[in-house]
Amino acid sequence: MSTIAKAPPATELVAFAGVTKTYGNGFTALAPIDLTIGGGQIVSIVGPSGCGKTTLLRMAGGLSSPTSGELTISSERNSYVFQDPTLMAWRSVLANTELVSRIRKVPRPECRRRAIEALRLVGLENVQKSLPRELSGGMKMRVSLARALASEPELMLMDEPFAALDEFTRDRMADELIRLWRERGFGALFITHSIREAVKIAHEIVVMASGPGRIVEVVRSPSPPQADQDAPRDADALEETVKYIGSRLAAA
Ligand SMILES: Nc1ncnc2c1ncn2[C@@H]1O[C@H](COP(=O)(O)OP(=O)(O)OP(=O)(O)O)[C@@H](O)[C@H]1O
Repeated sequence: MSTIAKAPPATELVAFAGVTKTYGNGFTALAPIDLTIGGGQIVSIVGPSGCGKTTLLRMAGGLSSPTSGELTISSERNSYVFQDPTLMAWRSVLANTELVSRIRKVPRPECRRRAIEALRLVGLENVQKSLPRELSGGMKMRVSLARALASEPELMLMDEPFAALDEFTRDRMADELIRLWRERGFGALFITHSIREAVKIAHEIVVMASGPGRIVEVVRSPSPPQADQDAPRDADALEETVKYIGSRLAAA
């Protein structure tokens, strides 16, 4: 038996309590999961291919039901960002950015205002009229982020969003995400295959293993992103965490 409760807004955006997932073909993707995603917290997930990261993210977004356990979803507005920016080729950057708010029936002038503000936040206010094919991979990902932000999410669900970018751009996008988090204060669930990226962007890092998919440990960052951009981060402590998580994954 499983339950999905729709709770009033709270500091907890999503809470998994003993949540499992067995697909229709009988395959158990997730053994009981206990995890909380707090408001305004970036939670990253690392683990081997097939350990159930996307399954967990989809359940957090209410796109898939648990097989058993209790899943409480309190976030009112979710936005998704995937590896593929999925921009509409024939629509301008501005029209693409407005899209999610338009679908959600936000009044047109408000859609426009939010989209322009989101494009300003990601530094693309000067290419509003461009078409996606005129943009670099990094710029397309920025449009995808702007589109997500324009719907003013409480929770960003991000499935390997920077995986297709070159290393340099990818690293800059991680900084960009932290900057956007400071501006907007959203909560985020962020899947990545890069331990370093997971540690850089997150307040908490969920370490998963497979056979069956499960959480091995939730590691609190010793030096997480701070609201104050001038607050220094402890590079040595973060590097230690990268090594620690690497050893946990190797042993799992
Ligand atoms: N609809 C489905 N029906 C049956 N099995 C599924 C379904 N979706 C996913 N699975 C299986 O569940 C397991 C977990 O899949 P999931 O996509 O959540 O893993 P992941 O950790 O995100 O993988 P990757 O890192 O490769 O993206 C995999 O073995 C996958 O084959």
